[in-house]
Amino acid sequence: MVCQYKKSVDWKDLNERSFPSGERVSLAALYTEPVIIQKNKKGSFLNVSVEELFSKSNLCLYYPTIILQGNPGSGKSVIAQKILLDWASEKPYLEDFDLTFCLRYEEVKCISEEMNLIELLSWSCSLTSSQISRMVLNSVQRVLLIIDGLDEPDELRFICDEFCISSKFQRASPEVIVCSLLRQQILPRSVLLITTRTKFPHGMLLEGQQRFFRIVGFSEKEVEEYFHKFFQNEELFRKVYEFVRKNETLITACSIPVMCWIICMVLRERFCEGAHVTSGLETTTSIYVDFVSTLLEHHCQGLSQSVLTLLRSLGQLAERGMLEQQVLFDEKTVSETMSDPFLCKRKISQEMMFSFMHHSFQEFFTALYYVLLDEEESKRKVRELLRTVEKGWALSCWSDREANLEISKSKLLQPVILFVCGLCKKECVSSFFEKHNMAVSVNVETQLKEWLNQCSQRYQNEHMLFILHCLYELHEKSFTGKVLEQLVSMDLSNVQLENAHRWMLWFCFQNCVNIGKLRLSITCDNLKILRSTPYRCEELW
Ligand SMILES: Nc1ncnc2c1ncn2[C@@H]1O[C@H](COP(=O)(O)OP(=O)(O)OP(=O)(O)O)[C@@H](O)[C@H]1O
Repeated sequence: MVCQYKKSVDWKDLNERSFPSGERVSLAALYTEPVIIQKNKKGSFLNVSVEELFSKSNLCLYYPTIILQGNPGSGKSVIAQKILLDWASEKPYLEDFDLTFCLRYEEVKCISEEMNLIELLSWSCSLTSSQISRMVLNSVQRVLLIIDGLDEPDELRFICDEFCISSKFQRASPEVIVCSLLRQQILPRSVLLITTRTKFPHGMLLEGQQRFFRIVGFSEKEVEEYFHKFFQNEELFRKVYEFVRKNETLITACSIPVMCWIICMVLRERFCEGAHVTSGLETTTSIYVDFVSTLLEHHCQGLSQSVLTLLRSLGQLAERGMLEQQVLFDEKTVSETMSDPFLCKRKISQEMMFSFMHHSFQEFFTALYYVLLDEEESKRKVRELLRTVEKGWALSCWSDREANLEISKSKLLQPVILFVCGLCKKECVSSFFEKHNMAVSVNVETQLKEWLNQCSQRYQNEHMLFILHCLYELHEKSFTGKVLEQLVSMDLSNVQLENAHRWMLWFCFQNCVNIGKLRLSITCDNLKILRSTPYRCEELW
């Protein structure tokens, strides 16, 4: 039975990648190991491989709980799936485990009915409850349980404080089951691997020893390896890679695996068409716009509806999901035209579900929806968005359940603001709108600028990087200089610098402001792991 289960595990669980032309490329062929780091006792960082996540120290007979943290798009779900696959193909580093399961938390959250652990595991894989029950009941079995995407562990803390179950046959909501697994009240002999966006609050939920790792993304070496796999043709690969290597903005953006994929797709089209290769790829939004535009060109030739109608329907779906914290949609909600190529099919417990290619596309389509609405509605939606995000910022030092809900809502919606800013930039979108025959004028620019200005005075902390990134997307030069000056006087050593911000900072220094004597000292540990420049901002002067 275990053999049958092993055979059923494959990369298809994660989305295949399709080129605009319709060709498909499997993630297995593109898989490139990212940089993973671990802090050692002396406080410096070690690079570790995926296999080394499971290395046992001589002193420790048992595996500690493994926590793998990384920013959005850094490749946590891909690693989780890779480990499941390595187990299924009997790689020696996982030979201690008789069984491995992977629970994707975003899928778990969609389950409305109560169930027991066995049913939950069966829901996440191809086995029936009775098959799992027979395997898991065998108590000598050592189980590796991967919980992927536990992005808001605080959410669970409140549930855990109230409920927990102690039997694998006891029915409860899936969240309660996950809590009980984290607390090792059920399957106490299992080894847990948790992936999360958040720096895990130490000891909040977990029992026993824990080991923390962080996925940093791709270094330049891995970007090159990825490009090689992606382009297949040696000549094309050399041409494109050499071009990207010389462009600091693009090569830095490629350190985020999801961006690396998007940039490869965009450049593949541009190089094949012999078009001007870099123009208009300066901001995060412009790269997404280019990508979506390419897909539209290839897939929407014979559409029965206009591109505007299609984008509005996709945007509406994206927005509803964002507000309800939902990333999976059922077949009833998704019309056929919306599906390919913008949504991915995912078979979950016999049911066909859909999701955006990556969360960042759901954020992008939400922002696009806001700017495609008529003026009044657009302003109203953006006002509400800014209010919700700011409310979360203002509550960040509160820790009750209600505040926590607001904070997680705010975190989820924050990237939408960034995309709305980017979509206000005329040069970025006007050619996109023209190309697809859409007459749209974006009119929320002033509203955004006012908000950013107020926030830059109110929030003297890590939100400054986000504000700066928004200004950069808006291309607001004079303003950017002021915010940068404020940043200079701040201590950012404890701010977790996201790759995306790092990229934008570099670009700001280069292009947007006259940096003069400004000196920004960002001592972010993981900067040293990747290339020394441009990440070490001190070295710019
Ligand atoms: N190791 C890798 N090799 C090749 N491609 C990768 C790798 N990691 C990530 N990618 C690309 O980036 C995309 C996003 O990765 P993934 O979903 O694993 O990120 P994540 O860290 O789980 O993001 P989120 O926190 O937003 O869910 C993948 O669909 C894939 O295209």
